[in-house]
Amino acid sequence: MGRGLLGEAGSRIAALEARTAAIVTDGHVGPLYAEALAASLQQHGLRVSIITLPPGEATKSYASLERVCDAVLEAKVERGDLVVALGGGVMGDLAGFAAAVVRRGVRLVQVPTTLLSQVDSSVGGKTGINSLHGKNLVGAFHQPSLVLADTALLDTLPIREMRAGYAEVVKYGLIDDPDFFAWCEANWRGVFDGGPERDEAVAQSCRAKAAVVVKDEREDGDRALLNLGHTFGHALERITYYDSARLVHGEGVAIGMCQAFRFSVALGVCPPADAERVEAHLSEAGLPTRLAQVPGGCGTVDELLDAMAQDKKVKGGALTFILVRGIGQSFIARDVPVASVRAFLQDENSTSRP
Ligand SMILES: O=C(O)C(=O)C[C@@H](O)[C@H](O)[C@H](O)COP(=O)(O)O
Repeated sequence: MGRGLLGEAGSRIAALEARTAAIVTDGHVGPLYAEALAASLQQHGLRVSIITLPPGEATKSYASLERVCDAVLEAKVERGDLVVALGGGVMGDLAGFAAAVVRRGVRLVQVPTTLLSQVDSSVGGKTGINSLHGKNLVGAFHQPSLVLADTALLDTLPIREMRAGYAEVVKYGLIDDPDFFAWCEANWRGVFDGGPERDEAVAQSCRAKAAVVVKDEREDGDRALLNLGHTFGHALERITYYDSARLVHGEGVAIGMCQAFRFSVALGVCPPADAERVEAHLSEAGLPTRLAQVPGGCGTVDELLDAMAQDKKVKGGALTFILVRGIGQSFIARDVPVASVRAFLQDENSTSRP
């Protein structure tokens, strides 16, 4: 990672010694960077094709997967060759999943262009698409051969995308690093404004994520902690039909993390002051923290519970949540009674309404 790395993409990707690369990008990012990336790969002797899809979460679909797989095969990408995901989390997850299944696995390069994809989704090897039944329910673990994060690309990122990615940065502090959370409280403006704090936030986030994934790649144990806020957040994304105009992933995670804190308070395991501090910081950074802030509403308690029942952490039909004893003290709570989640959501629904 670093500023200006995209200029070195040709030589760094060529070092992987492939002959063909299929760049998978979207209609926002492609026009800005795909031609230049293709040209630099061609200068290093690679044959290159570009596949462009519509931007937005709705593109993480079976239909898009089919399009990408066929285009990658059409480009004659062989097992030693490369799929290059150029874009945010949607492109990374979709192209990564195509790379995992085409010819039962071709190599993958992630070139993340959003804060969220640089600090989270490009690292760790989770790939996949959404189903009507829920978020990321069809996918594979497929580690990238290279992740190339050019932090200068974030200079032109829309503010909403910056905020959404920032939710995942804050998450690392909330999971197990209270000092990093305090650092975020003190330095978040520098992260948004493109000061040296931004590169520090990206680097620290990747270090924190790598430290977890290296010990538990397949989420048999502590990797689930990286899911803090995601049981609630993914349910909201499903209920809003993956419509990015209403809710983007990071916004769902911001609301979800606040809910995880408030739920922990309701269960009597977390001091209320910690939940208030988290909510105050995310609000200050411009993120939503309450169900009432979801444009167009967030569905009924039953709809939310129904969506949560499809969560990948469900075991033997029982819900698993990532809860907290305080800031930086997350833990995996298995067999959480549905009745307690229902009571919490009913309370949230009534207290969230303006
Ligand atoms: O990498 C992980 O593990 C995470 O849980 C990180 C999450 O922030 C990320 O959104 C991930 O894609 C969610 O994974 P899922 O298994 O809940 O779909």
